[in-house]
Amino acid sequence: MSPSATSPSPSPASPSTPRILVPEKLSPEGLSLLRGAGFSVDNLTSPLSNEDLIRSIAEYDALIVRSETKVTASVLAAASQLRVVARAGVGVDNIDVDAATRQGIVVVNSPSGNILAAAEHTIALLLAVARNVGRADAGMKAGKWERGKLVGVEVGRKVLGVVGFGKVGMKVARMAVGLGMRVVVFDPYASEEVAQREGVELRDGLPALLPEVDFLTVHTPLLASTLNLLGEKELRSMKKTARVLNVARGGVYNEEALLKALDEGWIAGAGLDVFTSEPPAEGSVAARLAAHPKVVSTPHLGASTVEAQENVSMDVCTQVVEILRGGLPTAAVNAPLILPEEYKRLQPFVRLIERMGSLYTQHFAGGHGRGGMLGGRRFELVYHGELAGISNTRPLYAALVKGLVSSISEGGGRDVNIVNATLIAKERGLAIDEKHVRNGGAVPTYASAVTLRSLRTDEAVQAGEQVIEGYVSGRAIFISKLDRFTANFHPEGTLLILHNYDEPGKIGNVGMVLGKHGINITFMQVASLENGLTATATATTQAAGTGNGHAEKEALMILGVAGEVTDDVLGELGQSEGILDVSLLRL
Ligand SMILES: NC(=O)c1ccc[n+]([C@@H]2O[C@H](COP(=O)([O-])OP(=O)(O)OC[C@H]3O[C@@H](n4cnc5c(N)ncnc54)[C@H](O)[C@@H]3O)[C@@H](O)[C@H]2O)c1
Ligand SMILES: O=C(O)[C@H](O)COP(=O)(O)O
Repeated sequence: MSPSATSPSPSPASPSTPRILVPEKLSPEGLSLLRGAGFSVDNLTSPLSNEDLIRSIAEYDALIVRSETKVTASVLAAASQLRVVARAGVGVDNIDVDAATRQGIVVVNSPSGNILAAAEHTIALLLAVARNVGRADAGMKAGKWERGKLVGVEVGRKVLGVVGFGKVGMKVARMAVGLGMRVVVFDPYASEEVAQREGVELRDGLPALLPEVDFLTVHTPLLASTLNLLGEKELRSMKKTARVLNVARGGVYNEEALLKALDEGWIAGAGLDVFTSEPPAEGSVAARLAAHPKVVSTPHLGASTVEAQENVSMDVCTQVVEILRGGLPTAAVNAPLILPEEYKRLQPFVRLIERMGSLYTQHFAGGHGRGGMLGGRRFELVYHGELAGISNTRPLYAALVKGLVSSISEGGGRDVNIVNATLIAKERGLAIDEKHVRNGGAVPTYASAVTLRSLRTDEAVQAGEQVIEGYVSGRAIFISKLDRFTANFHPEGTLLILHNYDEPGKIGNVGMVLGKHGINITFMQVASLENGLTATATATTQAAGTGNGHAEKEALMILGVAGEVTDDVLGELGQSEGILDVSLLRL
């Protein structure tokens, strides 16, 4: 597509090629990576309006933004196939992360790609404010030579207050120490040990820090708790000669209070890179601050270096490629971190547990069309053997939620993933406990096995318990137990599970019904109560009775079938002699 400043034009890519929208300027290294990976990329030269973004987002699988695009809940609601929102930078305050989480959309960022750039820009503003660099430059360009009016102050031997001692704050502190400044820090999460190592002094709050500083710099994210962190009361408590800096986010200083502080001389100056509205709306307080003679202002340039832009571009584009190929991000804001090798190892269990969940809903809880009676039950997912040693079982938990709701939710559970599984479980009233049984336990036969147990919440101990057990061999998945019946089958395709009296002739009767309706049996197993598998037959032929079984007791017949199993077929099977119950499963 040709770059356009307004809206994306139709992509020439084939319909199956994932599409990525980049409505802001992004370093070309990342874009080449995306295109080289075979994705279709629409990179616009300037941000889209909210309306245009809402109009076009439905066609995209990934969205990559910087700070100018507002990824609101309405944008995300229109994003029917979006899998990832990537922020080519640190701050995600322009993205509705909660809404993305609810929709199972991964949000990733570049947590450290522009940290050095932001810290250096802070130091640039510190010195520019101290030495009136902005006004001096403007004067020179206007043909003035104003030496007398522009006498500055030194920063060496002065006190710098740092609020927010995270990645940027710590780098700024180091640089300031290098400039010969004494650095005092307030961050509720900073440790004394780190402060000592960095040669800074910790303060236990703003009231203790503000009156002593000559310069103040903030490096917190913009959160409800940091909005207007520095207001009138705080600014009034500072020295009249103090100068303040903001390379974090507009709004951490209350802009009206800051304007008043500068106008009325409570403080001496400010260096501002960020504003509550960007670019500042005409006539706004932000615009008046940017134009103020005591302010050195820059248009959100903290991360705007060639190096930082290459870093963040590569960071997020690498993650987007990974996610669109079914892999994992390295810096997800709303998903737990899991190492790629661990993820790969869990994959067969993810498939197994998803099928176990789906099997549960369809076999035990009513399944298709009956609303899925999952409520009033508590689930236990028990990991045995080697699997019990895995600490990050988040993908397994998500797989169970996906499986349980797959046959009873509109999208077939496709929208359930590692990002939103807990939220969806909560919304559906699913209580799921995970247990790790390293040695022994109920399933000792396999190196790694899983038990899904469902218990009624209103009954004590094991009353009303339903059990499914499964295991993985190589990368193939098997069900080894269904309630009281020992089995061994692949949970795949269309299955019929018939609960019957274990007497001769049952298989023949069932085969006849299926044969009559032109339904092929692809495999068949009889699972018994006591001796495990009592009969196994594999067939791709037209169903025919094979007559096998034990006279007493109950058994389960598990049949893989090909052909349309209608309600009539199920009715006939249910009417067959000795059949107690029939369920149809689509796995
Ligand atoms: N201007 C730019 O171009 C630019 C570039 C990079 C980063 N940033 C912004 O800089 C800010 C800091 O980025 P970072 O990567 O260092 O983040 P970070 O998460 O590493 O650090 C933030 C720190 O703030 C602390 N904090 C939170 N609430 C606080 C409070 N009420 N009082 C004191 N400290 C508090 C946290 O404990 C944390 O240590 C972010 O807002 C980011 O968006 C701006
Ligand atoms: O949070 C950030 O990473 C910075 O504010 C950079 O924003 P930008 O990508 O719009 O320059």
